[in-house]
Amino acid sequence: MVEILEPSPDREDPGLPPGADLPMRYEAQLPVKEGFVRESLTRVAQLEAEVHPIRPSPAPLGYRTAAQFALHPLGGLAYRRPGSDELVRVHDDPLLAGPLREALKLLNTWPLVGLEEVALRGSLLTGEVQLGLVGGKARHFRKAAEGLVEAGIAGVWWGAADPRGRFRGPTRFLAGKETLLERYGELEVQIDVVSFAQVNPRAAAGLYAEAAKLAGTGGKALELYGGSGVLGFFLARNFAQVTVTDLNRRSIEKGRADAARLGLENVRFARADAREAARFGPAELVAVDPPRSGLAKETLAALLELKPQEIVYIACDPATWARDVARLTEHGYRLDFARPYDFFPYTHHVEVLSYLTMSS
Ligand SMILES: C[S@@+](CC[C@H](N)C(=O)[O-])C[C@H]1O[C@@H](n2cnc3c(N)ncnc32)[C@H](O)[C@@H]1O
Repeated sequence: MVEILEPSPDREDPGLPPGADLPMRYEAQLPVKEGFVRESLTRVAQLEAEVHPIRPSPAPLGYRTAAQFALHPLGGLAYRRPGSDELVRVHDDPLLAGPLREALKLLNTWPLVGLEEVALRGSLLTGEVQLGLVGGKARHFRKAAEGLVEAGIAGVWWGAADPRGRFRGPTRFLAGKETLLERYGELEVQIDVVSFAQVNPRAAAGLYAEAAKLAGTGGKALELYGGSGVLGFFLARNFAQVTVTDLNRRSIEKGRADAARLGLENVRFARADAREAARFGPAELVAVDPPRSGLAKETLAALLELKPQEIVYIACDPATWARDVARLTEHGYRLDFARPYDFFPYTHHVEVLSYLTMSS
């Protein structure tokens, strides 16, 4: 956008940060997002399947429980403007959950030097916030981490700067609490700033519950890209055995500890690349929740080798999801159900829950 000549009557900007690219009344955002999913299905997958109405976020503002910031050269935290190197100072962000807004205020007064970026992860359940420091050397930040915990940050982690992505390289726990508890529906699970967790827990809880309902009951379920196994825990109520796999070591550790704490003896965890899925078969149901790039070629091949009767596919990118759904339908699967979920109000991002079955 270069200039607004005449604002739409639906235009609404509650002080959005860069990257929040849907400045509209919340009710007006929903059909737009539903449209992204419908269009992906017809244009990319060339399928005429029904798309169920989008489930709105329980809260359109104050929903985000994770955020990442660059450090502004003149001090304070900043967001990077998408598609450029420009840093925009952040004093507040209405999309962040209350505890993160408070942490942001605190960190803006703190001298943070020698770092590349910082990350926050908070809990709606406990109101606590963890801080992740990225860059430099862990030992240089131990004292500062203790000071930050005294100032009210619940726990501090450090991660090496890594070209593969944030917290993909070595990490160290520095001070305070190593994990926080968060609620997803009826489940309370551990989260931390160095591994994945859905950032809108109340919206995600609705998706996990509906995914488990679609999956129904059965013997063996396998979850790929399973993180710390929240969906696996939902599935565990109705499946005799659930195997959760993920590449991230820390996610697997947390998942194992949660399964033990929750007494879910029928959920086991394995650290593995989704490309190796075939070795975890057979399974009646396979659930996948890949990053934006969707299923790698090898993962799709492994899935076709496993040939589960049912697939739950959760996606954060409708275009790669539609591409993968098209490939699965070419190999005998039928798309029985698709529903967008809004995890990210005021942004173009939309999550999709889908369910496919082997048609023969
Ligand atoms: C969108 S998250 C979903 C996590 C989980 N289902 C949840 O809802 O919390 C994607 C997950 O895929 C994992 N991942 C990324 N690439 C992977 C790969 N090649 N093999 C296995 N897991 C991978 C990440 O570690 C991350 O936990």
